[in-house]
Amino acid sequence: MEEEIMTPQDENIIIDMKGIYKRFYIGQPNELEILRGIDLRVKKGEFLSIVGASGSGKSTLMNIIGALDRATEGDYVLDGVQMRDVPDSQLSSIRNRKIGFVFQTFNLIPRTSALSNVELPMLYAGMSGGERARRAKELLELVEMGDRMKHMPSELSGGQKQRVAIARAMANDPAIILADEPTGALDSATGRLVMDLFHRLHREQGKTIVLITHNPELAAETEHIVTISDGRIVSRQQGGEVRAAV
Ligand SMILES: Nc1ncnc2c1ncn2[C@@H]1O[C@H](COP(=O)(O)OP(=O)(O)OP(=O)(O)O)[C@@H](O)[C@H]1O
Repeated sequence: MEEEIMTPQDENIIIDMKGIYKRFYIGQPNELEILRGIDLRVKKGEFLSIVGASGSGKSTLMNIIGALDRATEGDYVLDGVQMRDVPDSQLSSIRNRKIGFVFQTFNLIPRTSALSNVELPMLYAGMSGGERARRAKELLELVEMGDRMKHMPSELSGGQKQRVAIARAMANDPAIILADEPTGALDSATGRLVMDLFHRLHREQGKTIVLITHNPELAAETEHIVTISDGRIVSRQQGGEVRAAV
């Protein structure tokens, strides 16, 4: 395992962003400033949602939180690791260990069983075959997909695919589950089941979850709601009124 560049800080803070800017250069002299000074702190075990109009910068922020992209300017410490000091060659390894991604379109590997899909991040992390299979089965049981382990993604419904994707996101026991519109491609009843699963992982496993959503009702279920407008955080509200106690 690579040496991590640790930064002294409050160890209960998983995401610590200060003055994050993201600019895209689309040929001189054009520069698009998409994130404009984001300060965001998320504590271990928080369930937080990020909302905002289309184009406000949510996905851009998510890409930075998830180490898929880097900020142009500002400080980001992810679970004690100062991201600025992480070389490009180590980004994918940090991502694989610290972040579990859940996407709107599931992003499962086709023609690969549910079990193998869940095993994949553990394979990248260097876990032995037996241990991988054992943990993948356990995770699929956790998301109530124990009876579909051998199924290919094409043989699963949207909700079932998303449950497999959530099991995969949990594979390396990540510091954060980062979910980008995870119910966006599902009907509302199936989306409800997926949200209930996030609540369970939060409550029973103490997972830190960051949910990106257009849906204010889903956001209201989370503990904190951060609203982005035009690349800035314009409010941070308490949520958790509707479902947190389910
Ligand atoms: N690689 C890029 N190059 C140039 N502009 C970009 C790039 N990525 C994103 N943008 C621009 O940044 C802005 C914010 O995009 P982003 O995807 O973060 O918004 P969003 O809030 O997630 O929107 P949506 O809810 O529609 O997904 C958009 O105007 C988009 O065109």
